[in-house]
Amino acid sequence: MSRTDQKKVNPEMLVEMIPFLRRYHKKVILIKYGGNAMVNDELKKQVIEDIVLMKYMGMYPVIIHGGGPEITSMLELIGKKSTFVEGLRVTDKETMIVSEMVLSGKIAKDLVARISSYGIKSIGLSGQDGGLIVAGQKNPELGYVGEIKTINSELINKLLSEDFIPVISSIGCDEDGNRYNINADEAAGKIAIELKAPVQIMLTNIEGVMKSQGDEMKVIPRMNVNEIDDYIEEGIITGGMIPKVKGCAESVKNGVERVYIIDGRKSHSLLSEIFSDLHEGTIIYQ
Ligand SMILES: Nc1ncnc2c1ncn2[C@@H]1O[C@H](COP(=O)(O)OP(=O)(O)O)[C@@H](O)[C@H]1O
Ligand SMILES: CC(=O)N[C@@H](CCC(=O)OP(=O)(O)O)C(=O)O
Repeated sequence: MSRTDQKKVNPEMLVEMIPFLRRYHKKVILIKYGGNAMVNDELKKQVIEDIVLMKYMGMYPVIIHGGGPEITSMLELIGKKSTFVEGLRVTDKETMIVSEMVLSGKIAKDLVARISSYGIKSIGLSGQDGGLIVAGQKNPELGYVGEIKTINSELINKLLSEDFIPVISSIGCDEDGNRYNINADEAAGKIAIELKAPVQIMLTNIEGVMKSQGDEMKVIPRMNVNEIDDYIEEGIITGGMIPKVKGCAESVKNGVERVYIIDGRKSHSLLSEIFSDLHEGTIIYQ
């Protein structure tokens, strides 16, 4: 590349970042990377670039990833149909094995490899590693769906102090070695609380929590935790959005200052969110 081909950095833009860098310096930023936001390779690259940049700028990003659509596709390949109850996948033994393979074996490894390629240390952990997520059965009707009991935040903090970006798969384990499939949104909330993360960002495949206004669907920019149950009862919030908003509500009730649901399909949506007070998605507050 010749000197004239090189793009100039805009110093004014960098200076404008100072208040945000100050706000988030050495702070844990919990990022939930939903399976539906893993749309294509270019977008995945941009999400990883944003996270790597946060790390180089002195923040402590922690990733908890999903992968629901990939689990569904893999199950279809072996002739198994998926059933969901209020956004949770009914999980028999075979579904459990496939979920673990896809989440820990495929998606986490891919994310770790991508992060490492930028010179940042990253480590993939499933909830069973180092007692990271201790869980029990949520409801016998859902099979091996887990309810989180404890999070080993000490392990995550140790990794952060050694400059790793942890990439966590939402698999839990009980004292007898039984593994459970945990909704990644639920896990995100619990981990954010335990790490005392000031910020939790949920990357999904929609602009935010939507509500119809006349003929149009519009983003609800701010949603109070007390409104959530009404939205669910009225059928405004359905499917996968139910565990998402419930998890976000738990976070804000338990000390997380800002929880955002944002559109992971937009280019560099994470950086836009962190470095601006103009939020485009939904903020959940208490
Ligand atoms: N009120 C709502 N606003 C936005 N999305 C909603 C709403 N109700 C249901 N949904 C559905 O929830 C989906 C997001 O949840 P989910 O598919 O589990 O995402 P992810 O894979 O990111 O966790 C949206 O794509 C949409 O289909
Ligand atoms: C119990 C349960 O529903 N587990 C989820 C775990 C993955 C997940 O949550 O992925 P997304 O964030 O992409 O939806 C599942 O099996 O789909």
